[in-house]
Amino acid sequence: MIPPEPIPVTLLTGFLGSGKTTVLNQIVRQLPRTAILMNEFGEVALDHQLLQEMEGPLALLSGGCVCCTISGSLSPTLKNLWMARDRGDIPAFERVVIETTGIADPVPVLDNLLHDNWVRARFRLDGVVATVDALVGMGQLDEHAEAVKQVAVADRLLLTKTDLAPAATTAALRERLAALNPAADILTVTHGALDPAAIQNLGLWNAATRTLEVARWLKPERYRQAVAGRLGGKPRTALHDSRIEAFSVLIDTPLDRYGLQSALSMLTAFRAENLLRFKAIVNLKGEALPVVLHGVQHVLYPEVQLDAWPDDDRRSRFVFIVRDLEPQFVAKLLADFSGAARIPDPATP
Ligand SMILES: Nc1nc2c(ncn2[C@@H]2O[C@H](COP(=O)(O)OP(=O)(O)OP(=O)(O)O)[C@@H](O)[C@H]2O)c(=O)[nH]1
Repeated sequence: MIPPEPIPVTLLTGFLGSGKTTVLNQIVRQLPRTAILMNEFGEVALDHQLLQEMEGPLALLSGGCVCCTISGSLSPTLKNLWMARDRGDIPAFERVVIETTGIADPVPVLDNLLHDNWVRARFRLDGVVATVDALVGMGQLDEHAEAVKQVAVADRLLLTKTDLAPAATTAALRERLAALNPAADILTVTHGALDPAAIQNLGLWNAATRTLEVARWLKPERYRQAVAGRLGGKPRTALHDSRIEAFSVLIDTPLDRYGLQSALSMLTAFRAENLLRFKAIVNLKGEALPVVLHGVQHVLYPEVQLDAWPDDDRRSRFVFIVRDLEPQFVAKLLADFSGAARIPDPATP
């Protein structure tokens, strides 16, 4: 049976040893009815006293959570989990947390969640949470592109091990994280102690308020603004990662739908490696209500039509996090395509 509302899925990422499992153990204790998906039981040291029964790839945890290893790719695992829930073989979990291994690229997981129709009818991505080690995170960001990507695609950052790191190191890391991903709030989590609300309702849809919360999700005011041809204003913080840019593009006039689609297709198809993330609320020519767009590299999330503008601002507002891509180029591409391209005349083939 298809549920009235898809089950929220949280993707928990973070570099090797950054504290994912420690956070997971807290989640399991505080949020009963959670299904945890992981690569292997052995790989993630979930507290053994929590493991009650194990059967095949499934384990029941005391307190009502269930644990499942990912066999092969994500979609069949989610399907099996769903079937077991439907048959009543396991407790009716209300959320899923997927723990990726330390260096896993989160993008294929997002791809899987968004492009399998069966999965999409039953599960929705709530958000991406990334743990960052306060003591060694700076070096990991310097050395590993995956660590930077994990931070860039996250909706929330959990700064771990601040008890071990000098205050100045933590402050510098916070500044760097804010520059890499301005919209993601950074929470300090020591030994995994966190309010479960910290990892829930992070996406556009807030299940707690039952509303689409565009302003909370987009936060364009935290980005410096790029305009076609030049980059306006000073960066809010010093940008150590010179190849990474986080910026917003604001466009006053309503945009041509087909032109915008072309511009975004060019970015997602030909510049996927450079496009770490974008989000937007868009005013389309001839349409009274805005649409919300969201993409990660080549993965475009389904368009969401809002039933009202969230505020008085009628401009299209885009926020981007890119690597090795000029903000001015992106701004110009959007402006040129969505202003210049004409809606095709249906009379001409
Ligand atoms: N002092 C301190 N230690 C922590 C904190 N968070 C986690 N740890 C320790 O850091 C080590 C690694 O934590 P894990 O939770 O296993 O990290 P992980 O990201 O799951 O590791 P991998 O699965 O190997 O990538 C463990 O020994 C934890 O006890 C913290 O806030 N402070």
